[in-house]
Amino acid sequence: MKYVPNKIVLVGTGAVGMAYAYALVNQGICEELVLIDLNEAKSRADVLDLNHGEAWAPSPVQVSFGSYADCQDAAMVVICAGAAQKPGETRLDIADINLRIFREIVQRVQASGFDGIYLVATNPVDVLTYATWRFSGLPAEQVIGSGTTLDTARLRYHLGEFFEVSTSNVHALIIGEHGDSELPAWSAASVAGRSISRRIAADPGLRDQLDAIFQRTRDAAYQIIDAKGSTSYGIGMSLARITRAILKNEKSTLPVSTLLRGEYGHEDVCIGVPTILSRGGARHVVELDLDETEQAAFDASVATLRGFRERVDALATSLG
Ligand SMILES: NC(=O)C1=CN([C@@H]2O[C@H](COP(=O)(O)OP(=O)(O)OC[C@H]3O[C@@H](n4cnc5c(N)ncnc54)[C@H](O)[C@@H]3O)[C@@H](O)[C@H]2O)C=CC1
Ligand SMILES: CC(=O)C(=O)O
Repeated sequence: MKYVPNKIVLVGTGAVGMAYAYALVNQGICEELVLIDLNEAKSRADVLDLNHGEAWAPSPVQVSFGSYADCQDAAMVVICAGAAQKPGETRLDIADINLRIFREIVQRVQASGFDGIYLVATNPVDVLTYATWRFSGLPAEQVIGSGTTLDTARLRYHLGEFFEVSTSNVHALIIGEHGDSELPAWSAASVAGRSISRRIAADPGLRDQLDAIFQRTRDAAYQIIDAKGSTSYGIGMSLARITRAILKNEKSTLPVSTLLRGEYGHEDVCIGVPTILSRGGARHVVELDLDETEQAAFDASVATLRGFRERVDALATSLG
């Protein structure tokens, strides 16, 4: 790969894209950040606004408005462009419009000669991650979606509150579709070093309380979108966390959307699973020891996403 080590191109500078850009600059994650959006006037104003804060950033960062030619030597292209859910819509409801937008965006990125890592946030993120892989023709390791990283952060927050423990001492994951069919992997979860499944065995009443926490986690986006129109800070920080893991070659495990190739008994679908991230992208999918109920819920989540594969494949074929 020929790239500038810490250069990121961000396509889509709406609520999500700008929360991400703000997190990148504040956390000193990249050295160069190029913004692309259809709304050039607003995006150029965002560039100026961010540059005004550079004096207080932890490290120098060059932010500019650019074009697809800038992707050529970028380490990462992060896509937050497209339609967002309106109140009452599910993420899957906006698949068709965003698939058409992505076909054009990915084609333009690839025309630049880009050979870095794609990070996709636009919904439905698992479908669009699969589409980005198919449209780009890049190896699967180089195409990642935010997956259930945000859902996992939400779960950790709620569990931390419930058990009155720092979120950093909550080890719990949401896996599956970033959407209504996602599931908590309780069998692999622990809080302050104590296994959640053992706690449930010792106190069966805890199960209902944990189910309520999961439902609040799964439905959080609907609640926030009803009240303020979009979610942005949580996903912005989640994308920044994934970016840091990749650019710093951390080999950290995060539940991103990545292509399954036999793991968990499935293939040819992108879905949120714990994945070791390094400079080369998705290095390795970690297979958790799911119990029977969790595996069945995961299989159902895969089935929900499978319904979109033919549509994506047809669009990819039409690209030639
Ligand atoms: N993966 C996740 O966990 C989350 C994903 N999202 C998703 O992120 C996406 C963006 O959401 P928001 O930022 O709230 O929407 P927004 O409407 O605020 O921003 C979308 C931006 O995309 C731009 N855009 C549209 N088509 C474009 C194109 N062809 N080329 C360049 N720019 C284009 C628009 O001009 C706009 O600035 C949505 O699909 C939303 O559902 C939102 C929150 C969490
Ligand atoms: C909108 C969305 O996908 C979320 O906040 O989870």
